[in-house]
Amino acid sequence: MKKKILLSVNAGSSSVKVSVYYVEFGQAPVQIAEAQISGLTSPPPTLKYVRDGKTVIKAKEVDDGMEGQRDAFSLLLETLINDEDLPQIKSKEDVGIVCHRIVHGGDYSKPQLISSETYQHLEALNDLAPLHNANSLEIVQLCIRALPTANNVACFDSQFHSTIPEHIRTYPINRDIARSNKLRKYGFHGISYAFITRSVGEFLGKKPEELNIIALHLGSGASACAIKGGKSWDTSMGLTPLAGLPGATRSGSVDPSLVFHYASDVGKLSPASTKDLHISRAEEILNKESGWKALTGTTDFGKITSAAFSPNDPDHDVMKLAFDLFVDRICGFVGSYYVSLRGKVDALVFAGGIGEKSPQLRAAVVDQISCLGFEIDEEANGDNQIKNVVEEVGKKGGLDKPRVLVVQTDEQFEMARACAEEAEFW
Ligand SMILES: Nc1ncnc2c1ncn2[C@@H]1O[C@H](COP(=O)(O)OP(=O)(O)O)[C@@H](O)[C@H]1O
Ligand SMILES: CC(=O)OP(=O)(O)O
Ligand SMILES: [Mg+2]
Repeated sequence: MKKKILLSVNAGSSSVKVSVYYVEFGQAPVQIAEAQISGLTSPPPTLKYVRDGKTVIKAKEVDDGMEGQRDAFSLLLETLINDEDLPQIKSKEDVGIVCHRIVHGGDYSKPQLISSETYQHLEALNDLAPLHNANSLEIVQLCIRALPTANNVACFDSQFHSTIPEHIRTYPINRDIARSNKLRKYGFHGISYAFITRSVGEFLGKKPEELNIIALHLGSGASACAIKGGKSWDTSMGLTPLAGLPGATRSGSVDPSLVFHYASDVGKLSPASTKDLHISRAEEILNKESGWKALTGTTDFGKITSAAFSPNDPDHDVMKLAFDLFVDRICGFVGSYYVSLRGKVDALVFAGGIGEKSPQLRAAVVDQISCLGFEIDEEANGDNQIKNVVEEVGKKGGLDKPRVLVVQTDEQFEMARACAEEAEFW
């Protein structure tokens, strides 16, 4: 089979990232370009564009009126097609495969070629990932129209977690209702966790089946995952990406009764609902009007961190509260997973926008869990940008000392790799 150009599209809750690869069937994809728009929840959004490993656009502010992920994707596609120095995509017909990160994949246990039937199945899951699935499907539709010769493939965040054992994925509720309404823990950020598992295995020289790690994907949405023998054993998100850790606009886990004491009529459909997405006021409050935005007024954890560490900053107290709260919730999961993995943990891994860029957050978490043997290496943790895919930021000790690592996770690469291996998508 000949080489193809593949676009890998990752629509997160605050960003859209598109990577372009040369792919040959069964081979590792070779990246040609990467374009991303970030800061969709803290305007103005910014565009970054890298071609052949060189930065072409560093952080250009783009239109404030950008409506969301679909508009961001349109601009990214335009940027790629109009770039005269990117001869691999001269016209839309040059794109052979587009793979899409779909956060909630229900019971799908492998990537799917998007037919009208798969599309309908995915549409039915929109309400279970209200910040993600409908946006991603809008991008799928745009690609079907704009790139008519390409195959569209759906890759799922939930897939990696299909190995979570029954006693962990089951909610203690009526079993018949749970079964008929498919109410269970699904888990998300799985494309990232698959990338992390392989990269850390290679770094530590361990086969996946020998690898036990606690991984933290801390971005606009944040989650923790206990990985046992290279497979997901437990994760902090649940039926939807709301459970577990707080995020940019998400509360994370709270007492489920809280919402009824927060506002009246929370069970009613929000006026913001659309024909593709039905969202109650309660879900809207917990998904879109909570988290860092509600506590501090910003969704930018970089700003929160810097004010939390500047005692003279006028917002110091509230920013420190948000920072300390995040550290507390993260350590709660690390402690619980450490026990759940029976203390057999090779490494604690930080990834995602915050995990990769906040040495202060890493240091604070590792300090709080030092009783488990984790120890930060201040110099390695530093505040320099992480350069390699995997970097060690913990102190090395004997064989029993668990490591502390940072992984520059790459969901686009992970999806491209899966597509390159599946003949059906060619
Ligand atoms: N220097 C920084 N320090 C701490 N957090 C940062 C820094 N730069 C960016 N971030 C955080 O990273 C988040 C984006 O993470 P990312 O994983 O790219 O998001 P998404 O969930 O949209 O995929 C931003 O919302 C911001 O809070
Ligand atoms: C699942 C999820 O929350 O994804 P993101 O962090 O990209 O918004
Ligand atoms: Mg993300």
